[in-house]
Amino acid sequence: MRQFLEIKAEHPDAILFFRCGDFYEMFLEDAVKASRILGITLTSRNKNADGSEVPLCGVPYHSCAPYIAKLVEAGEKVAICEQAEDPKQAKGIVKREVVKVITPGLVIEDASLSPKENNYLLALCCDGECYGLSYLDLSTGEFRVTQLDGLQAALAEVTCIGPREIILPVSFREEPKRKGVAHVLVDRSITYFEEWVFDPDYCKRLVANQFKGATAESLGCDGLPTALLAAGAVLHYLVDTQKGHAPHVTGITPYNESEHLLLDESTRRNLELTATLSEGKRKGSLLGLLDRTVTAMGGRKLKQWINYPLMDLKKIRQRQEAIQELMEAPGTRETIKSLLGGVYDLERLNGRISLASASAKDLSALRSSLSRLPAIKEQMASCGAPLIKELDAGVDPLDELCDLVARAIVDDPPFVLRDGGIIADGYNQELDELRAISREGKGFIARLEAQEKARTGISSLKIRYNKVFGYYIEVTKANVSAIPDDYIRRQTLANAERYITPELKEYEEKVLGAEDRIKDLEFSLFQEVREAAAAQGERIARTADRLACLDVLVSLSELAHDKGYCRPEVHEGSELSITEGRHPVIEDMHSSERFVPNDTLLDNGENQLIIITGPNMAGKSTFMRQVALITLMAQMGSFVPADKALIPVVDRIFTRVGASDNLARGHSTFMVEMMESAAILRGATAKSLVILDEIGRGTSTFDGVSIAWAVAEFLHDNKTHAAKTLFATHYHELTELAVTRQGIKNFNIAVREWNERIIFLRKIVPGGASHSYGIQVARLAGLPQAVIDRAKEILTNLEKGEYGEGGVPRLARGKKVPPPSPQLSLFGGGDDQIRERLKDVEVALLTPLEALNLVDELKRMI
Ligand SMILES: Nc1ncnc2c1ncn2[C@@H]1O[C@H](COP(=O)(O)OP(=O)(O)OP(=O)(O)O)[C@@H](O)[C@H]1O
Repeated sequence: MRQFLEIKAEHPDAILFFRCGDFYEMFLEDAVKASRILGITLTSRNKNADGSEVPLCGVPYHSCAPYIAKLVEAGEKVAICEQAEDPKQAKGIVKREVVKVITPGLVIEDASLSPKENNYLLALCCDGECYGLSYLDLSTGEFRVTQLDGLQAALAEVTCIGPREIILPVSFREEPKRKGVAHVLVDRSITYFEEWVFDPDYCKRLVANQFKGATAESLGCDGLPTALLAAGAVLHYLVDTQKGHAPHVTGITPYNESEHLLLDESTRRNLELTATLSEGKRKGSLLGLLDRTVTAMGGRKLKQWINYPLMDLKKIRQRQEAIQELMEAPGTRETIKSLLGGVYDLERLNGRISLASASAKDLSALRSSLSRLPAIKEQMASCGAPLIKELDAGVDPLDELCDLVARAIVDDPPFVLRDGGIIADGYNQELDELRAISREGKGFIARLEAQEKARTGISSLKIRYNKVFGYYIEVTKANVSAIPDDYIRRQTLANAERYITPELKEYEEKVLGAEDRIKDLEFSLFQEVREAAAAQGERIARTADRLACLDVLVSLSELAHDKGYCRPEVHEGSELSITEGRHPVIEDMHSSERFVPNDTLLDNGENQLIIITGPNMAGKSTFMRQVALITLMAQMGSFVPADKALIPVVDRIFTRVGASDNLARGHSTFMVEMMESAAILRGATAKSLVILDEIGRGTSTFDGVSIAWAVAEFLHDNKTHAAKTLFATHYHELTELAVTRQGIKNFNIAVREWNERIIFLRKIVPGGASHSYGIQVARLAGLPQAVIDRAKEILTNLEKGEYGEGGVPRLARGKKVPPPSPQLSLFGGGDDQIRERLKDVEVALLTPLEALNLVDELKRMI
């Protein structure tokens, strides 16, 4: 316990897995916490002096992985404390030390990772308003850094990256301005580091240590001093938890946000790029649709392509060209796809190999993956697209390594490394001999027995084995006189004597020693092979990266082919024109309704801001999202769901769509709506695309209309912010903007009325809509008939402009003016008209026909 407490004191925030023989034991609070999370039995032991007992629980060391995974999943850190010397040789208590700490952001075990998701540890720090960000996926070795202006931008980037664990300077816990950061990142595990960890000199040293003497300049990170401090914090954590051993992390990739089409946090969510709004699932998102990748690396790469669409026209066109070629060559595409299907997650295999935690199964997976590379390269070489050629050049077949592993490791090796059965026959001479001895041991004993019987003429002679004496020759007392001279007596029994011979002992040593030796030798041979693989880490990593890109290209080209997408013409101009565009995800939903394609024209002149009106449910949101998604896909280099598309390179896409659930952050729905709108008006440029859906609807009608109107005017009139804008609204007043402003156009989504019902045509047509048909939609949704009828009455009144003093619509049966009849009270104006009309009627003079007509007229007045 003293030893435990000493080690525990060095790792207060981790659950200590304390190795005791075949178990990892946990004690005290660790045991209480872990037993609860793991659902294992909590016991107790050894009464303390004060009579209390020590809570204890444990897991077998050879099957600890799922337990560690579960604890890490629950956000805990696990410190693995091993016996540091051979217990047989130890004097007193065996030495123990922590060999690594597994934290949520630094897991490498498959059990704790999702194949198609990166697992990032991220560090964030700041120098004034400049925020440095660095993040590492230890499982793959990817390490990136960037710098951003302002907390808002930094947080947007952090959310986009979606790290599992975050490092912050302690000051972030105290400074009022940055206190909120932990609140925003609430569902990640956060570790706070003292300020000295972010010291520039210390950071320089860490960088030089990890990257073999590299400097900021040689890593391409000069000009990113704050980002490098964040990188230092990540490296510090790596030293702390992994004992600094991560040779596959060979460099830092710096990037600048201006290289990519920027998407803020709410836009990513609203457009459901990588997860659905409602359930946060991949399925139903754009990623879910586009992802036909067959390798885990490809899946992760595709997500990056979606999160970071390109701005560089040349790169976009390169991807397009590759996709087109693969699209037009179904044979090549299919062959590559099926070959890639047999490639395992090389990035993560590489990580585990470098960190010396790869199993023989991992090496076998490496071999079978590498063995496919020549065929894949052959296919790539047959392509003409420059990007595929470039990727091909980076795919290294690693023949020697593949050959080595094939010779050394059996085809289907066991998981456990220490029990033998890993190394193939014929790889190592000594091992082959040992195996022969072990196999032939039993036959040898039988042969020796026969030989000794013949030599001595004692037919009852037997060779036996027990644990105390090993192998021995047993001869009954009656035959003792016949034994040869070289027999050495070992034991005398009541009616038998037991002997050994030098030959028997020599062989015994070999046979019994062979098993142990085989295990040791196999393990060390395995380690040699693993080290040989680790030495090729950079080549494996480069190959993995190129294959991931190839997988994405194949995936996108297959989708483009199957769904009939077109190659968009991406250009530096301003016109955005889509012919017969579709919403990629909704089109794919196989609902009973066929998806109706629509055209779009936006530019920075006459068609800069499009006001879209139309009934509820007509398809306004769908249409606007489809324009945003098509633009984004085009900048990923992908083909797009349209017959034809001309897409300008856009710097940012902003969306303000519906209510979002930021209530947890302490803002009301309307407040969130206004904050997002403010961010758009600040950030939009003439090269941006803005989607505004029903802005202003979260407040009173008049306030809402006024805000919506002013926002539209601003986006049109203020030329630095005059982004191409789609603006959907139910405030039909806004259609008047088009009358006075040149760049504003009205469109509506057509519906047809039939028998008091509406039929959605889903077609966008020029002009404003006059009607919202909200009540018809409410009826469709199953609101009670009485409510529908009443709503219609109120609507009629409103449409006649019945407002009281102060602009409040007169809807209710108000207290101040008790109505003569509840029905008529609604019709303040109509009431007077009817009164006026009746005043002049001479009932006595009316003919029956005139009376009927009058009733008809009054009815119509109502
Ligand atoms: N072009 C289309 N073809 C087929 N179905 C469509 C099309 N556009 C939209 N839809 C379907 O109509 C539904 C409603 O669309 P959407 O949410 O875009 O309407 P809306 O006009 O924004 O409604 P609201 O004003 O109530 O927000 C969608 O869920 C979709 O299934």
